[in-house]
Amino acid sequence: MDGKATAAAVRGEVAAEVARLVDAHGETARPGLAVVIVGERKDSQTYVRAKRRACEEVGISSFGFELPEETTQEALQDVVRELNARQDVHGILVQLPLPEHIDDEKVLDGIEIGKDVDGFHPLNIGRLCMSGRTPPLFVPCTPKGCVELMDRYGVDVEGKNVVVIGRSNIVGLPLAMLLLHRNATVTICHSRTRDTSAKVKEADIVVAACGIPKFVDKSWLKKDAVVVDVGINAVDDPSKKRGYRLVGDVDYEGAAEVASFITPVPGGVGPMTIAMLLTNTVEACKRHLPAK
Ligand SMILES: Nc1nc2c(c(=O)[nH]1)N[C@@H](CN(C=O)c1ccc(C(=O)N[C@@H](CCC(=O)O)C(=O)O)cc1)CN2
Repeated sequence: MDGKATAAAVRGEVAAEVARLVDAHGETARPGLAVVIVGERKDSQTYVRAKRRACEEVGISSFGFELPEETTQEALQDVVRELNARQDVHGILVQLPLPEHIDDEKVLDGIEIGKDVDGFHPLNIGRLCMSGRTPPLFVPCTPKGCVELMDRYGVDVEGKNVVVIGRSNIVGLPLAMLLLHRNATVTICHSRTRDTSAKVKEADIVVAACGIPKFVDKSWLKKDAVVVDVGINAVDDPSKKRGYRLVGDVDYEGAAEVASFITPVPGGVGPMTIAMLLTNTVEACKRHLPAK
């Protein structure tokens, strides 16, 4: 499943929708995203740049806040409070991870839920975990991107055995919930699971989100399983210009021989994460507009 091409298609749709909104309602209907980064982590800087570039490409206004590593908890929460109050900011994103001295829970909980385009606020995650009640205002971008990718490739999850490897609050847990709501039979494996390979061998769909390079081996996979690889791990490679290359949580070469569908790394789930951030930002903006 080609995440790069699919994300480009989504970006095209978002660009058309932004143009339609501005045409129908004027400049105040242009979606705006605030992107906050604290510190100088190279990977985070890369992701933030990619997010801002994607916004520009589709006509979403992006407002960047690059704060120094030594930013205090209070100062960061003040920035979030100011962004909550701004009319031109429909979505707020605080890039993770934050420096050690910052309590990210307090920061994320301070984002107004209607602007929580990352979907990390406990109310949004909590609502996602319950069915038959008020739905979340936003679904976290990586899980949403995995489901969107499967949808666009015609992968039906209903009644299927799905194994999600990883139980993080931002990927594994919300993705398991999304799949459960689509009537999949979901097993979550984690660091204390006794025999992950045995569970994976039963799976029609495997989602690897554990952050361990090439954790899932070809020998674990059922023939024609669908494999979604969320891992983005940098491994040293002096032959590369950057000195490293990216690998997923799945041994791609081997797994591709067995799987019916598989996402590569790079070019799989990563680009979908950014595309879903754009769709969430447009949704946030549209909630303030009269229907047209
Ligand atoms: N506030 C958030 N922080 C973080 C999130 C998030 O969704 N919200 N997710 C990850 C990082 N992330 C987005 O921020 C992210 C990671 C990777 C990619 C991506 O497109 N990767 C490319 C490869 C990029 C490269 O070459 O370096 C790919 O997989 O093809 C997008 C977004 C943690 N933090």
